[in-house]
Amino acid sequence: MTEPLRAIALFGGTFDPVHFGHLRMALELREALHFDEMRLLPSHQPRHRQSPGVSSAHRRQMLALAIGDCAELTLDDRELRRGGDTYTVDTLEELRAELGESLSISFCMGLDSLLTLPRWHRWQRLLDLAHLVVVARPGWQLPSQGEVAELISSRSAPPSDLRRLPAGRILLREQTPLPISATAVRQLIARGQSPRFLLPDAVLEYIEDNGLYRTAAASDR
Ligand SMILES: Nc1ncnc2c1ncn2[C@@H]1O[C@H](COP(=O)(O)OP(=O)(O)OP(=O)(O)O)[C@@H](O)[C@H]1O
Ligand SMILES: O=C(O)c1ccc[n+]([C@@H]2O[C@H](COP(=O)([O-])O)[C@@H](O)[C@H]2O)c1
Repeated sequence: MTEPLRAIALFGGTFDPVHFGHLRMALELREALHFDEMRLLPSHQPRHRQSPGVSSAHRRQMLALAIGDCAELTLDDRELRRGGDTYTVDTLEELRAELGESLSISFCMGLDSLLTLPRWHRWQRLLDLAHLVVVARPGWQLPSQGEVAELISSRSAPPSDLRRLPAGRILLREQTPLPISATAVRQLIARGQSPRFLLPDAVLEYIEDNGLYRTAAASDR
């Protein structure tokens, strides 16, 4: 039998701000799929949505506080350092150049993100570079037809493929559903209500100390 590949996972997001939906998803995926690393990957300037409500530096700091001393999760801030518009395909090409062809890379996302895949920059290249691990998200359904449905039927694979192949498969997973969104967190703060228990206390403290998300403009992204 061949040795399993070393496998790293990336979990990309705007993290505006990071919340327990993100953190549980990342931790459960790392444990369930035995990734050697699970890197949280904040995007700098996503083109597909409005600019984040707060700066990259604040989002980076909130992630660092959220991860704290959790050894299972790490922060990869390459997209913030690269600056400019953020495209996942650029990040994956950079990582492939850095880490080589034989390592397995999985890009993790919620189902809402997968549904937008055909609008991502050079999306057809993504599966040459990485696997996609997709987690169900309350309120979102798998499509029954169209490009994403076809992609799922041609690329779906068992978990063992993530360590057997470097890229190219899609794994769909059901996990603890946590109906939390960063939009809801921002809206609560803008209305003067508490988002406590939706995100780590250290992140909430940082938001309060820095007066983040207090205006409707910052919350309505
Ligand atoms: N509660 C959740 N359960 C499962 N996946 C989630 C959850 N929240 C976010 N995700 C996934 O995490 C990734 C990054 O999400 P993002 O940072 O945009 O958070 P968000 O809560 O969706 O933010 P916003 O409300 O601002 O759109 C996306 O792939 C998204 O699908
Ligand atoms: O590369 C793209 O065109 C692209 C389009 C939409 C989303 N993404 C990535 O998908 C991840 C989740 O996006 P979001 O908007 O839910 O934070 C994040 O890492 C984004 O950079 C990437």
